[in-house]
Amino acid sequence: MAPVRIATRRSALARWQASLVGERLGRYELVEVHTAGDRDQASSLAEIGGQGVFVKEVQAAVVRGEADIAVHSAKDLPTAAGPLLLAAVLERADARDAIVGARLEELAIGARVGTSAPRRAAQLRLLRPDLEVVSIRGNIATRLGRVGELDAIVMAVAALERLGLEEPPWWPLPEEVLCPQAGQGAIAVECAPDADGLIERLRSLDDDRSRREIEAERAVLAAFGTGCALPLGARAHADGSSLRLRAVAVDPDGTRQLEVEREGVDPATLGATVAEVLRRLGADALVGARP
Ligand SMILES: NCc1[nH]cc(CCC(=O)O)c1CC(=O)O
Repeated sequence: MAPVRIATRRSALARWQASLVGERLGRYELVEVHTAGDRDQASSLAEIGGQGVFVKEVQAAVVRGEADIAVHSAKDLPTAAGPLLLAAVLERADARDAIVGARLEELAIGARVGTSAPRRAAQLRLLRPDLEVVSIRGNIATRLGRVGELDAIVMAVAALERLGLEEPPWWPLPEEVLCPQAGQGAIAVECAPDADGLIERLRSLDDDRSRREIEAERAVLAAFGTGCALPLGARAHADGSSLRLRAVAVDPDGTRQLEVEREGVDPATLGATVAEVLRRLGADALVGARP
């Protein structure tokens, strides 16, 4: 059988994730796509094109027939339907965020903590109003390189684990302390909607429990029409046929947080319900309010 051509971003994390999928499939080759988000490190993601900036160019390689499948971090995948079919969600890794460089409790008053995600920044400000939250961007290595100049940074546990990074030291933050982004820790595999045969091969990589969790989480985001640009977190836990979903919406200033937790069976319905409750509590005004 011909090797499966896998479209991926060029970052070390993206290539690691694409290779994991490739190894599960047998023979594969990586088709590396240099995305605008990777090229332009100076601008904020909102300036470059916001949610989906990393994903669209990778998808386009499959649409053009240069690759057979696209592999993404599930949390980078826009909630609006794209050109491809989400054929598999791999068994999820640790969904939590980590603090790198120093434990949260160890940080002195006024310590400088780096993150680029509004969700992380807002939750950090809420937890520790004394901290100075500094905006950082770039690939994992670039961000880790800021530790020292900054007292700590926050990034996904999954990224640190996949790249085998133990230095600088890091500690996972409990989900109740920092609610993860919808889809965090999960890898999504897409192909053309008419790729018969390939769809079945990809389905064999799908982990039903992880898929249901991220479906519920993404349904919360979808209801707000948003992605990583707004301070919203969502984390579901599947247990047998039931799901427990918790979502938080934080004012970007970190002065107020709304929190909802519900159980359900159907992921999409549960996500929509949680979003509706958040909304009734005033989440639109909260997350939309730019400082
Ligand atoms: N937006 C960048 C991004 N997309 C996915 C991950 C981590 C891996 C994952 O969550 O699966 C990261 C880095 C980070 O959040 O620190």
